[in-house]
Amino acid sequence: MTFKIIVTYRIDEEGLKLLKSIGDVFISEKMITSEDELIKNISDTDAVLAVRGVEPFTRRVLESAPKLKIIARHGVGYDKIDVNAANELGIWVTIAPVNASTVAEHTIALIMALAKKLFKLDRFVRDGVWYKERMEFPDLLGIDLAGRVLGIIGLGRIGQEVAKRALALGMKVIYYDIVRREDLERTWNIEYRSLNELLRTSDFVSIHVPLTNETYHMIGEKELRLMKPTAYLVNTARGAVIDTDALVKALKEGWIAGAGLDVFEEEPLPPNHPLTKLDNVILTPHAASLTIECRRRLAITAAEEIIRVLRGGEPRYPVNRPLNPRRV
Ligand SMILES: NC(=O)C1=CN([C@@H]2O[C@H](COP(=O)(O)OP(=O)(O)OC[C@H]3O[C@@H](n4cnc5c(N)ncnc54)[C@H](O)[C@@H]3O)[C@@H](O)[C@H]2O)C=CC1
Ligand SMILES: O=CC(=O)O
Repeated sequence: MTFKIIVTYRIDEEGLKLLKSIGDVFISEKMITSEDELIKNISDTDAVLAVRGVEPFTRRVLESAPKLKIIARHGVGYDKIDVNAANELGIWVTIAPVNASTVAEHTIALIMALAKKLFKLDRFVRDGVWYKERMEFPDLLGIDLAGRVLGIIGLGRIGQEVAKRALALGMKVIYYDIVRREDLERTWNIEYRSLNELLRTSDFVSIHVPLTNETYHMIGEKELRLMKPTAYLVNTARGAVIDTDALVKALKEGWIAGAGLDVFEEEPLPPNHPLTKLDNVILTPHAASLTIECRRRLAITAAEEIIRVLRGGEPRYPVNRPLNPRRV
């Protein structure tokens, strides 16, 4: 039997090769962000490899695909997938938890860029302003990371990788999570704090929780006002964990010193968005896991999940367990 497999955006060739060994593969050349576009693409498909995490797999979309057996995420966030509906309809939903170290590196890169003001200094050099002048602009002086406090919100796979790297840089690490990790507190010498206490005492706050009903706008005006005016906020998780309007206000009015953002409430971020007008932020286009190596791992892992399910087996990284998975 030949299967039909939809890949919602371009992925690494190694993953495609695997998929082609089991079915006919169709790749969308542009990001699919609307339900109607998705319905048009998946109505007669057996499997979807959901690449960007922005594809809205609502109940209506899932009900329009009677042959669909698996949605394999090319990543770990599945906030755009109605997992309850997938369960009821017998569709597996899987993740590819192979991007933690890569996202952690990107997070540290954003922290470094903010601490050393790399993006501002780069602009100065291009504009012909040299070191001597830099000293006349105190807001261009960087800060040391050693001895600074990093507050991690969400000490899961990525949060832990960030913690390890921050400790190696001499930072003090505190964290907030719904799950207390006393084992890690002991072995790494890190400390648990309430969310408010973490926000009050951190020099850098880094967000690593999934987007859920509980974490939606978890960081709003009240939380931003708790942060130190010298502190930086970094978000490589999901844009909607932060109330963007409140963040723009905080950045404009100096409640916090700056922000490093890879994810946004609206993606792609519109080119004229207020965030793009601020010079105390560094922005990246939801690219934290997009290295050569990680993109390959993600494509292979997601493709292997599809193959397992289309061969009648169970996936390795399911986020649901349908009572009656659709038969192949
Ligand atoms: N920018 C990017 O390209 C990427 C973004 N992500 C985002 O990062 C998120 C985290 O990924 P992982 O670390 O792999 O997930 P994970 O599931 O390993 O860790 C999430 C942590 O958040 C905690 N948590 C959940 N709800 C919470 C709440 N209400 N309050 C406090 N803590 C809570 C969990 O207990 C867990 O420790 C993903 O869900 C995804 O949205 C992930 C990969 C790449
Ligand atoms: O945003 C990326 C993911 O892995 O989720």
